[in-house]
Amino acid sequence: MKILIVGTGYVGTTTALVFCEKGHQVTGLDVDEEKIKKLQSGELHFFEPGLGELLKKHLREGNLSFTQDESKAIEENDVIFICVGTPQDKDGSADLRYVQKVAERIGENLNTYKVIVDKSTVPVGTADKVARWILEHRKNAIPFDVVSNPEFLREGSALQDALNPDRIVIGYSSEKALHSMRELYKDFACPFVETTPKTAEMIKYAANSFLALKISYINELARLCDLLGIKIDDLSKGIGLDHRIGEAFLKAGVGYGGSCFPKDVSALLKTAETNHQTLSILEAAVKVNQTQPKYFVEKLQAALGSLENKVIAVLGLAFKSNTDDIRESPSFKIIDHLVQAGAKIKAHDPTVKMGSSPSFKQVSTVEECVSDTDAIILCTDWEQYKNIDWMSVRKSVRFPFIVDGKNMLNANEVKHAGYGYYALGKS
Ligand SMILES: NC(=O)c1ccc[n+]([C@@H]2O[C@H](COP(=O)([O-])OP(=O)(O)OC[C@H]3O[C@@H](n4cnc5c(N)ncnc54)[C@H](O)[C@@H]3O)[C@@H](O)[C@H]2O)c1
Ligand SMILES: O=c1ccn([C@@H]2O[C@H](COP(=O)(O)OP(=O)(O)O[C@H]3O[C@H](CO)[C@@H](O)[C@H](O)[C@H]3O)[C@@H](O)[C@H]2O)c(=O)[nH]1
Repeated sequence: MKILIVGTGYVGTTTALVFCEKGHQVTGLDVDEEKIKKLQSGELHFFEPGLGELLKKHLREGNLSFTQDESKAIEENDVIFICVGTPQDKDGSADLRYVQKVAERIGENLNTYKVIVDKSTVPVGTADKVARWILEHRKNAIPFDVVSNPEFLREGSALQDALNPDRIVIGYSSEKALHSMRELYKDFACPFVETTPKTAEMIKYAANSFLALKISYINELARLCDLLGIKIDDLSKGIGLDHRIGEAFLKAGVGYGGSCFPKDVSALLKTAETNHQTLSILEAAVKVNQTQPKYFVEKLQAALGSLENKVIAVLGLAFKSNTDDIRESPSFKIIDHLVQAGAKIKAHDPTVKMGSSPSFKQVSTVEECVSDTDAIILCTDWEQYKNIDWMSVRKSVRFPFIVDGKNMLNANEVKHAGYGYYALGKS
């Protein structure tokens, strides 16, 4: 089967490479000329471990190509994966304008039976809307089917997640389309959930929201643990070893960010509101997450007094390690609070490159970042921050105080090197 991937961002590019690995012929299409040019020359336009090598391999082997020729790409392929962005709209719902545009172009160029697959994260009912948008633009009576096949990969481990998923969810409304999807995914050993499009759409939002809920639960508990002198990591382990709870997503810290959890939780809350239903537990998770960055800034204020004209080293700008994605990164929420309190920021990140402003400067080494600063706040769990020689950089630091927003440093080592140290629930 010939596959077209529309949207060559994190998800589209990963999906394209995974299907190439499984022996399919894949074309990637994007409206962004620069991205397509880079991909055609074997260069990724974002940072994601493992994808670069596969990109070069499949371009060389000839089973992968990239194009901007929309009509030709749609006409020549049998299965079309929609992988465009679905960002948060002003009212909190998912903005479907990019999905709609793609559906309309598919309608205009429909020349043979095709399966249209929604891989983008889209609200309940979108498969029906995609079918309607295609129908409204179709110039003939050629049939098509729309399938919902949400993606569960994480940035930073996208390739491994997509090659070895926990499950594949297929929301279908025709046996013919289901047969095509089974054929496409025949080399995947995981369980399949074959269900209605609406259920598939809801599974995606419910999964992300549940994970966000777990993080907010542990973060709020960690604040109580701070007061009670209880170690949050031991608590997470103690409850997580109960297989009914599970250890994953119980790591306390600066709160969840990224291109998915914040917007997807918001979109699910909007769906509930539109249907006159309350999801109070999810509303509480959002509230905890929104106040989490400030909680860390308050710890800095407690140690330093006023932050006016203090220079704060921020280690990590990406929303998590192994990505260059800064969408909804907690680092910037912390930076906003710090700047509002009059502080100046010196920041470091291994992959993210930002411009400077009067209150924000980025430097290229950790040593440079922490030198002449009044405190250090660690916001992203980059492996290299675990190996900082705190003793040797100590002499260049003006006031030795570290706030560990990812609970990842060895408290004894840091204290032994002469620093004051705060990490959530680590007293
Ligand atoms: N990033 C993740 O980890 C992740 C994981 C699972 C699901 N998702 C979901 O997958 C979708 C894509 O996410 P992403 O992070 O890859 O987004 P992204 O912003 O990285 O990429 C989207 C791409 O679509 C392109 N595009 C927009 N309109 C287009 C059009 N009309 N035709 C062709 N290309 C077009 C953009 O130029 C961009 O390159 C979203 O719905 C997201 O919620 C993301
Ligand atoms: O115990 C934890 C786990 C994660 N996080 C934070 O949660 C956010 C999201 O992390 P993660 O889920 O690892 O990254 P994403 O790439 O955003 O992946 C999520 O969002 C994707 C997009 O929908 C889904 O496909 C994935 O299944 C889902 O994990 C990040 O800010 C993490 O630092 C924590 O604070 N504590």
